[in-house]
Amino acid sequence: MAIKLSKKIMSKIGRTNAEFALIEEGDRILVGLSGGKDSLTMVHALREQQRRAPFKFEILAVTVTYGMGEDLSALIAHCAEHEIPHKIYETNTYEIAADKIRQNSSFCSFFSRMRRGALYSAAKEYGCNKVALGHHLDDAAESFFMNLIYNGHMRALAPKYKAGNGLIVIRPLIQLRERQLAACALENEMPTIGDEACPSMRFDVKMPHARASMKVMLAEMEAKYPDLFVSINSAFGHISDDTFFDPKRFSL
Ligand SMILES: Nc1ncnc2c1ncn2[C@@H]1O[C@H](COP(=O)(O)OP(=O)(O)OP(=O)(O)O)[C@@H](O)[C@H]1O
Repeated sequence: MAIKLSKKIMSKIGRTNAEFALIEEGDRILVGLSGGKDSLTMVHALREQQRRAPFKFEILAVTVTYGMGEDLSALIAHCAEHEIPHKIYETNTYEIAADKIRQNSSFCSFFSRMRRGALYSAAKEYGCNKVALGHHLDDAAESFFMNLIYNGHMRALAPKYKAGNGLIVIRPLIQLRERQLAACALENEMPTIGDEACPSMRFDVKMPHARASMKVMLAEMEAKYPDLFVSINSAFGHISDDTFFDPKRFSL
């Protein structure tokens, strides 16, 4: 079945791309493909951009495994059907994590750190200069409030940044709502894999408390202020540095 991405999704991605120069001529982009609704929509959107862009760039979808006997057959078949270059990058994260999981420590962040490391190694191995991640506006807002409330830090998720190893990380979906991506995956009958926040969810562990409560808080705020996310998106682009208390940001 041919995938159809709405004009709204493609134009938002196009605008983010233009604003932050996410994709440039000659790029070879590793697309982190977990198989969830976000990264699946992302890989199709990048394929579509590839067809439309007046310049050339390459994409390579990469799925990191954790050595948990994941069944990726539907994802592999989907990529083959849509002629998406796709590689599986095997790791033994689960084996290494086993001790941590028993001790009930922060295994979610452990999985996430290991996965990020694997994506960077894969990018180097496959000659990619950029890594695309499927974070969206809801992720950015949750991260912002998590940092504000739990860490006392004004921090969100950047559309583009340079990692310590020189790779450029891009987030093409960062101005899209999670519900738009979910609807797109559903309408196109994409073979999405699970939707848990991290693989450790499979061990009957509850979703990380902080993120879950941010989701609830934001949903309550949005019920009261329906344009909340329009404002958040705008606010993330209009920062009056010197109205805060950070001496490093003061110009006077
Ligand atoms: N196993 C994986 N292999 C490759 N990339 C991954 C993997 N897991 C996550 N990613 C990348 O990191 C991004 C953020 O991961 P996170 O776990 O926060 O999202 P997610 O809820 O799994 O998103 P998605 O709906 O795409 O699965 C994903 O959108 C994807 O680009």
